[in-house]
Amino acid sequence: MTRKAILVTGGAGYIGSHACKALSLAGYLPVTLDDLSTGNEAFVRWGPLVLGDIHDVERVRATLVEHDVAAVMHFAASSIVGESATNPLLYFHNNLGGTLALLEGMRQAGCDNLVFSSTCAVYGDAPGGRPMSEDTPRNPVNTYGRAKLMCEEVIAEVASKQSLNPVMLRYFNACGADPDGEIGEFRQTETHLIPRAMMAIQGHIDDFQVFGEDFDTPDGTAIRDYIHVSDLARAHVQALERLIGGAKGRQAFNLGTGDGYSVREVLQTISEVSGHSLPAPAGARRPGDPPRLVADPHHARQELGFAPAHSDLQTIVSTAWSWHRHAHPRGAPASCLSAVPANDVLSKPTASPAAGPVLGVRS
Ligand SMILES: NC(=O)c1ccc[n+]([C@@H]2O[C@H](COP(=O)([O-])OP(=O)(O)OC[C@H]3O[C@@H](n4cnc5c(N)ncnc54)[C@H](O)[C@@H]3O)[C@@H](O)[C@H]2O)c1
Ligand SMILES: O=c1ccn([C@@H]2O[C@H](COP(=O)(O)OP(=O)(O)O[C@H]3O[C@H](CO)[C@H](O)[C@H](O)[C@H]3O)[C@@H](O)[C@H]2O)c(=O)[nH]1
Repeated sequence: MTRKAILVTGGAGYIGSHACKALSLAGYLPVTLDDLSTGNEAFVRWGPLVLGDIHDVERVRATLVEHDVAAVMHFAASSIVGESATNPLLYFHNNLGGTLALLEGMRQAGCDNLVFSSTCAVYGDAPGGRPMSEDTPRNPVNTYGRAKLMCEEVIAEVASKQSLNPVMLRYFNACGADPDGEIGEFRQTETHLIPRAMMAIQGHIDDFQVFGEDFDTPDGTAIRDYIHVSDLARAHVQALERLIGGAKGRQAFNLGTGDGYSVREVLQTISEVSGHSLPAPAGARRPGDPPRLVADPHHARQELGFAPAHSDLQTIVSTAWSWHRHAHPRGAPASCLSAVPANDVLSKPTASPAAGPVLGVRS
């Protein structure tokens, strides 16, 4: 039987590639559209790669038609909060402009189903540090969050007037790596806590710091809700199936665990799992970092059936550490991926219906 094709923009990136694997395991054919600006060709293992930019409306339209695509998962974006402060135009251009072009390509192709990558950054600071529900006021404090909020608003407006069925998934802190060790987190410019701490342990960076120990939190460091990337990926499939099944109702869901961990708690777990001590001097706060961001995830649980299976801190750190140990974070992933064994901490091979992945097929 022919598998339903799903267009995955940004499928060569960290979260997009895990979503491609989850789609393949669920019986879909993920078709990646990616310009490889921050992604890795070697991560495109479960379906074809269409090398291109989401701003290219004709490329989007033709890809949707050629593959008879049933829905789009839209991950392609620029997503470094600090960079959005120094280069706001890039964020409006790539994230908002790119989404407008994608929507136009979808309209021309008659493809109506959209799963959109949003972020907890649309909320800004949590009022009183309470868990954030989907109804928490959206007051982004950085350009990245503002551009994502604008995308959400455009998508909702178009959906109210034209044929578009969207679901917006607001992730909290994506982390961890594929438990089978096939893919993981690799960016040329890395800003995230867990990969940077591991790069510091491995000696690849020498400027690791804890950004602020004077927050109003129990140990003074900032608290985040860490959600395993494979749980996020699975939630995308659940959201997609809800869309394809024609469900109406809520358009936005938080994807987090509801539990918060401080930077120091995360670093402690990294030391325990890796067996390495980690010099982590306290530095200044990073501009725009709120003290505490934790999800109220109950709508996703109730309406999507979202049930994180890998998002306890130990599993997050174990899978990430296994990936980092085997795929040198400063090496070329294409050349080292073949050497990455199944995760030796959580050895749990999966049978994928995509046995014999199509590697780096370009159209
Ligand atoms: N990483 C997180 O913690 C997090 C949290 C919340 C939301 N998000 C969102 O999730 C999505 C994926 O993030 P990620 O961490 O996997 O980032 P990533 O940089 O690893 O992946 C982004 C992918 O999009 C591609 N891309 C970027 N611009 C493109 C364009 N114009 N045309 C085609 N391809 C393009 C890149 O090459 C890359 O493969 C983003 O939309 C991001 O805003 C991420
Ligand atoms: O070298 C580092 C890196 C990070 N941190 C701290 O660790 C925590 C987590 O930082 P990350 O950079 O890993 O994640 P953020 O919470 O800043 O960012 C996440 O939330 C953002 C919204 O606020 C965006 O959605 C972004 O894509 C997503 O990764 C923060 O308190 C940060 O200050 C450090 O102390 N040292």
